[in-house]
Amino acid sequence: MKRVTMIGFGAIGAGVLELVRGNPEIAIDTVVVPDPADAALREALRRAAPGAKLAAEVELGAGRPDLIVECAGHSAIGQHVIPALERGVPCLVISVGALSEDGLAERLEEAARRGGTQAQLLPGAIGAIDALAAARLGGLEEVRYVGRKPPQAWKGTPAEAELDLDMVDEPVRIFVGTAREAAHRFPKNANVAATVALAGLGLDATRVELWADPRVEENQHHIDAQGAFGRLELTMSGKPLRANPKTSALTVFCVARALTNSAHAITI
Ligand SMILES: NC(=O)C1=CN([C@@H]2O[C@H](COP(=O)(O)OP(=O)(O)OC[C@H]3O[C@@H](n4cnc5c(N)ncnc54)[C@H](OP(=O)(O)O)[C@@H]3O)[C@@H](O)[C@H]2O)C=CC1
Ligand SMILES: O=C([O-])CC(=O)C(=O)O
Repeated sequence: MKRVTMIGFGAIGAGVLELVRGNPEIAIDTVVVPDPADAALREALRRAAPGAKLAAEVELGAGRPDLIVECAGHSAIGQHVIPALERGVPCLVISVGALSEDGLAERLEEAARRGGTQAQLLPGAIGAIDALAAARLGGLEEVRYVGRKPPQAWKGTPAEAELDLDMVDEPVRIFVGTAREAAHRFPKNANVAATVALAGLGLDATRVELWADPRVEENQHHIDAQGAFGRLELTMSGKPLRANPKTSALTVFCVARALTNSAHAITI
């Protein structure tokens, strides 16, 4: 059985706990949150994972976990993931956009090397990352990513400073630029842009557009890539999570799949 520490207990974390509950191969025994004394969180965790405890930090001493799964947000990478990798604990990472911060990708890699372990960047809400990463080996000419979400999903982002999201009745392009800038400016909405970039042409050579679109009810992701392999065009419409409409439900399934795969002899 794998002893797992989960970082973050929000929409993704709660969804993952529900999916792996009762799995005999995965024991999530600690959930790391900023305020482990929060009584409501304690009660929610008691119901979601009766054997698990809340903590402010990952245990990195003798009782360190076999695996860490990050479902918290960009700040968790420097705070928890890098120290865990240095101590040899493998990590599954969902907040891939954090790697848009200058030098963070290098620090992550160096920490994993020092610890003799690996950080696995998860595809989250998007598919075809395996195809794109394979296509890169043959040479890619162009990769473009367009993300569209309903206006409400852009609340709490810099888009709010430029438009009244409650009044948007036509699609509005709220960002055009590199994947690095998108991930940096929209840390809760452009992790997919960073993932597409890291699999393909890199954070600075991948063009990104982000739209607040009242015509969509789902979180739409579109990739257009071409190169020596041929052409890839993918559109995904992800149902948003009720607990957090910025986040697509597929992200939860992706994390749960990676967790259960980590305990299986054959994986797909
Ligand atoms: N790759 C992908 O496709 C996707 C990636 N994401 C990433 O996943 C993150 C989580 O998404 P979601 O669950 O919907 O977000 P929520 O806001 O619902 O939950 C985030 C949880 O993480 C906790 N948290 C935040 N920062 C830290 C930290 N430094 N250490 C420990 N816990 C922390 C929060 O605690 P508190 O509430 O106390 O702040 C909360 O429990 C997003 O911020 C985004 O970066 C999201 C969607 C798709
Ligand atoms: O869940 C999604 O649809 C994608 C998302 O938020 C992100 O890329 O950060």
